[in-house]
Amino acid sequence: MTERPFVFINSAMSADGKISTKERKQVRISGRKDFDRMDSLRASSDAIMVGIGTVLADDPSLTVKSQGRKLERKQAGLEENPARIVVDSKARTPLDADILIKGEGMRIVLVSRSAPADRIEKLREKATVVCAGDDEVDLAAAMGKLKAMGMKRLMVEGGATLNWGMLSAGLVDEIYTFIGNLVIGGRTAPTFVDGDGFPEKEILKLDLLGAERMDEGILCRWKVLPEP
Ligand SMILES: NC(=O)C1=CN([C@@H]2O[C@H](COP(=O)(O)OP(=O)(O)OC[C@H]3O[C@@H](n4cnc5c(N)ncnc54)[C@H](O)[C@@H]3O)[C@@H](O)[C@H]2O)C=CC1
Ligand SMILES: Nc1nc(O)c(N)c(N[C@@H]2O[C@H](COP(=O)(O)O)[C@@H](O)[C@H]2O)n1
Repeated sequence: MTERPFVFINSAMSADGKISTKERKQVRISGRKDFDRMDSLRASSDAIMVGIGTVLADDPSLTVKSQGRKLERKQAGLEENPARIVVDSKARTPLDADILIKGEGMRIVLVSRSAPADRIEKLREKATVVCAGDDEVDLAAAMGKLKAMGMKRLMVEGGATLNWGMLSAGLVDEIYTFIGNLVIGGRTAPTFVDGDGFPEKEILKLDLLGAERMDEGILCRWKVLPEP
């Protein structure tokens, strides 16, 4: 039995691979169809996870938007929204973040042992706080804990640093990349995957499962291949 959920990343990037501007300002990259596809993926997941960088930059709610999908979840005995998870080593999630206050459903903040006790206490009033790792969140250990909590299917929605953390730790099964019809530019603008980058011999290989034209861009679905 696998020790972690099935994990997939969904990301929208410009034709030059950027996921936001150099000021980390959110850009509308997806069109209507792609946002709807993303919503469907959200509704089919047990949990949706983002990094604290995304919470601080975008203040996303990560809720399911379609009334029909929310109803379907209700009819299946689920809450309207999947659990929403923030990877937040130092417990910096603002108490009025949309992810904590909008919509029903479980909230989980993944922290490390370096998180201040008073911040953890405050967050506990609004979310389940799970600790994994010493200085930063140990993502592999966190995945094990999420699986033990019943999470079988986990959607990761970025940003660039968390995508690197998950991919470099070998914790991702599939990736959806939507490539939109814009060029954002900027050497410091976040890309789909930032972090330290793989050494040449360890560059990650993918298998293309599908590609289709969507809105004014292209959607690709990739399987992450195990290291040889
Ligand atoms: N176009 C898109 O699909 C999306 C774009 N974004 C963009 O991404 C940007 C945010 O990305 P980032 O600044 O890179 O922040 P991020 O959202 O990737 O969060 C990274 C932070 O997570 C925390 N963390 C704790 N443990 C970690 C670990 N083991 N590995 C990795 N991170 C760990 C660290 O504090 C780290 O700085 C924003 O500009 C946002 O607009 C975010 C989501 C989707
Ligand atoms: N899939 C996708 N396409 C785009 O064009 C985007 N700008 C984003 N951005 C991310 O979506 C999240 C917003 O979620 P809510 O609407 O608040 O539920 C946020 O994290 C953006 O970074 N995604």
